Order: sequence, then C-alpha cells, then structure tokens
Amino acid sequence: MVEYPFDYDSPASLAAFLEARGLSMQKRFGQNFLVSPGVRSKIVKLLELSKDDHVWEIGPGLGAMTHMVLGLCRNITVFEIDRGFISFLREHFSMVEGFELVEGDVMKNWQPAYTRFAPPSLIFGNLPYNCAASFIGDLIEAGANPRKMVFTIQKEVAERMSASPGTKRYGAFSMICAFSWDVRIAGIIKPGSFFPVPEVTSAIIEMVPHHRFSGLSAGLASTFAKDLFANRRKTVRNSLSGGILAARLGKNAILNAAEEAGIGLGQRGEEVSVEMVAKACGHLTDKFASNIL
Ligand SMILES: C[S@@+](CC[C@H](N)C(=O)[O-])C[C@H]1O[C@@H](n2cnc3c(N)ncnc32)[C@H](O)[C@@H]1O
Repeated sequence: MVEYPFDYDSPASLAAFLEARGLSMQKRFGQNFLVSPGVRSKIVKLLELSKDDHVWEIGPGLGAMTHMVLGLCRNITVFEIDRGFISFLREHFSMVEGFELVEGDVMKNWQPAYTRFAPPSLIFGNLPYNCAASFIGDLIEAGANPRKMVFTIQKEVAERMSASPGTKRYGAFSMICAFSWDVRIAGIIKPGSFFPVPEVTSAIIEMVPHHRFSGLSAGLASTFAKDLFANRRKTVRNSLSGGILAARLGKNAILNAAEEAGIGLGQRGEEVSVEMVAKACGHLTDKFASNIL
C-alpha cells in the first residue's frame, strides 16, 4: 500500500486537517467525504482488485481511497474538479507510478479519456449527489464496459437503479441499467459516516455487466424505456403512441412490436419487464438503424 500522509477517521479529524491546510469543502461540488475507514475498506474490497486492473476513481477528494487502491492494481486514473484537492493529490501522488489525474469536470472529461487511454477495467467513486445519476446514465448509454462499477450514491437513486417490475421505484432508469448490468445494493451508509453530514442516506451499488441482450441497441432500448415511463399513469398504448419512437418510426410499428413481444397495451409501464422491452426492440432494430442514418 502506498504511504499516505493522513488517515482521517472522524468528522473532527477531517475538519482539523482541512483547516490546517487551508482547504475547505464546497457545497456546489457535492463534497461529503467518507470519514468511516470501515466503509472505505468495504468499497475497496468490493472492487476485487487484481494486479492487471486499470481503475478509474471519480471524485477522489483527498485520495483516502486512492491510496488504498494504488499498489493493488496496474494503474489508477482519478477525475477531480476541486483546485484545492487537485493540488493535494498532485503533491502526494503524482510521483507514484501508475497514477494519473484528470483535472476538471468528469462529465466533460470521461469520454475523451476513455478513447485516449486504454478503457478502465473498474470504475468506482463516492459520487457527488448532483451528477451521480446522469454520470452513470452516460456511462451506460455510451456502452462503457468495465468488468465492474462500484458507486456510493443517494439511496433513493440506488433503489431506482436496482428496482424490479411492479415496485414503486421501477422506472426508465431501472430498465436502462438492467439492459446491460446486474445492479445490486451492496450496503447502506448512514449520513453520519460522511463529513459534512448530508441530508440523505446513501447506498453502495455494485454493477456487473451481463450479456443477456447482446445485439440490443442501447439508444433504441433507452428511448423505448423513456417513452414507456414518460407518464406513469398512462397505459402502454398511450405512452408509446405519444413517444419519441412513435414520432420517428410510426405509431403502428411501435405498438405492433410491443404486442409481438408480449407487452399488454392496456398495462402500465411498471408492469413491463426488461426482457419484453428487449424483445420489442429486437423487432425494431432495422427500422431504427435506417432511421438514424
Ligand atoms: C462525495 S465527495 C467524495 C470524496 C472522497 N472520494 C470521499 O469518498 O471521501 C465527491 C468528490 O467529487 C468531486 N467532484 C464533484 N463534482 C465533480 C465533477 N463534476 N467532476 C470531477 N469531480 C467532481 C468533489 O470535489 C469531491 O472530491
């Protein structure tokens, strides 16, 4: 393990450290740092690191988890936006072999980094609440394919991502995740494990790719899912008829594909399984491909 200058384990020790260094937390960057060493270890353990891994960490902050990962894998690329933490990370990690820092907004920087360097085998991070869902959604829709992703996010978002049909949280985001990932809540983290203490409870999600729907167009499937849940009170018939796909490919084509896949047009979106949507998309793939060319 790489030597680390400071292992904070309580809100008080983190606050004192920040003050001594002239660093401060910025609300706009969703900075709620994990102060529980036990939770940090649990997250790193979930990664099941191997020497060949190329790891991405999103929002390392002071690098408390970065230093646990360095040395256990081939290299780690971290994405950080805060200037103060960037200087701290540079000071303590830049001389370590295998460490790479991408400065700035991860929402803008991850795709160029993905194509410029070898794609990561693992992605993890205690994500800022304000961009967690959109960042994960972007990774999925762009077809990023690490062997695992582990994120700390708001519990409510984690529940949406891992929800099953027929449950309150099941929606377009659950489907978009389930087309290519098995998502499981690996732990719940109380607000008191962070500093500053957030207003919400968090969860660790573990995402492992599956290939049950290989050949499925991510763009088509996610548009279908969003159309289906555009208005939760509407029937499948009404949701799909007024959706983006119906406007582009024709209402009848969408409704026929749904029926052929076994989707009842009188059902609500929350009763429709991911398997059914994947099947319906299978009937629409050629039409969709020729429509977007
Ligand atoms: C919830 S804190 C996690 C800090 C640390 N990893 C931990 O677990 O204690 C989120 C981190 O993401 C960084 N961050 C916020 N928005 C970002 C963005 N758009 N791009 C890159 N980093 C960002 C913050 O500066 C902060 O370091």
